[in-house]
Amino acid sequence: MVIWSSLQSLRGPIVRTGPRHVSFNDIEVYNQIYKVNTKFSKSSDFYNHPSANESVVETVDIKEAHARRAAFAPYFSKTAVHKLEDLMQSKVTFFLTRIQELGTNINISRGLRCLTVDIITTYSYEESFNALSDPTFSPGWLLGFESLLDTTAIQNFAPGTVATIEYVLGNFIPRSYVSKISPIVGDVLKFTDTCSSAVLKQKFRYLSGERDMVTIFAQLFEDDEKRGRKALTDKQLIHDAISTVAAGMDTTGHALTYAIYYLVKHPEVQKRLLEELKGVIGSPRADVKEEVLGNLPFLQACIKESLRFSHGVPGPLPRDTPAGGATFLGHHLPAGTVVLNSAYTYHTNPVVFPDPFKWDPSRWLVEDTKEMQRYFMPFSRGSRICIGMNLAEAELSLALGRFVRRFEFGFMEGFQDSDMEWTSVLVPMTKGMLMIWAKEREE
Ligand code: HEM
Repeated sequence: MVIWSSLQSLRGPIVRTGPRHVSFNDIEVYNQIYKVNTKFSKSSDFYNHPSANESVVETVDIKEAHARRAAFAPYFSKTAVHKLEDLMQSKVTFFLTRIQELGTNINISRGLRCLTVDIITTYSYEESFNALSDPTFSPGWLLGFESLLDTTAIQNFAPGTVATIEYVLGNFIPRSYVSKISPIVGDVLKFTDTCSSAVLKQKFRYLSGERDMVTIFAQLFEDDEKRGRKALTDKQLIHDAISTVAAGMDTTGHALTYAIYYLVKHPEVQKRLLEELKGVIGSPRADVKEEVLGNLPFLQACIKESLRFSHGVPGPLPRDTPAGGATFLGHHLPAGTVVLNSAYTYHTNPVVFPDPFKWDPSRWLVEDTKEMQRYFMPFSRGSRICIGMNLAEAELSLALGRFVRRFEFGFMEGFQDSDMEWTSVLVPMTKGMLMIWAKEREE
């Protein structure tokens, strides 16, 4: 990733980064690769993580991915997400209650991930992981997930190494010894075990006759003859369970963390946002519908700018060049060439986003945002665009809007800006955690 980042900084439109790897900084090329009905498949060099390689996220075959996505898609439509309003509101209310109780020394980086996880696990298994109840927002499996991200970096450089270690330790050594041999693998297994037992427990309930579940997995436990779809295998279910939690947790959590960080750094922006929120939320604890927040221009501008800064997935989202090869910018690339495009490169383009490293929500309030929108892809685009985008957008509005309306907040002593510097392990991983205090507003 270090090498990748420094190559990015060259900012040439086309850079060969390895014997078979070519990276781009050209929006037309991006749009040809990440489009609907693309022939560029996800690259199996990269989408082959030991705990997720049979998930929808890591399905590389284009036809198979289409079918796997189709099974999930109805559960993430705008209408479906709208029906989740009560669930989301109740989790956000509990999150705010926990913030109020803690008051100080709050690890908001982890708290926000706990919020998103409790939402997605309730929707996935009808049973929340109850991460928000953890006294310091640090349940063991979350620490395990952080370790899993660390292993993602190793996976990039030495594919297969982590798989082998994890396979041997996970299958042949009792769990109590695994942590002693390798604390990192022990933590990773805590996370993956938590997800797999949740989905298998749900499958057992379903096959025992409980058919009225409204969760994203319920329709995947048996063959669907009408749609010509086979039931998922246990391995596919487990890998989907791990990857949907992972996909929905860190991305949404990071965007919210950045929003709160920059709102502390820019009190004038926070003041403007609060004024807008007061217009629709009469008192710090009053209710507000997600739809109302979704239509507040300044709140949405703050969210957009935070997504631009957290990039969604800043890693290069590798794709394989299809049979027959492809020609980009006058260069012919043979079939099998791995093409790379990072949202980071486009989100920091200085021509499109002047002063690109300035967090400035008002840049989104100009009349014509067409060019910025063209370069804005936190959720990726085309056939493999984020499935959870509508859910993520609703969570971002509710969590940020209600948090800012309810609390004054600031950095804890000892917190440093450098804690928010990040490296890319597919998602951004910050050096430290955002530690804040929060106090309920008087009016
Ligand atoms: C701010 C929040 C989010 C951002 C920025 C985001 C971003 C992304 C990006 C960039 C991708 C493409 C990854 C790739 O090509 O490898 C992706 C895929 C995906 N996301 Fe999200 N995501 C967010 C929230 C969520 C949520 C809440 C869920 C719900 C479970 C979710 C589920 C997925 C899934 C299943 C995929 C794989 C789609 C496929 O491979 O076809 N995401 N997301």
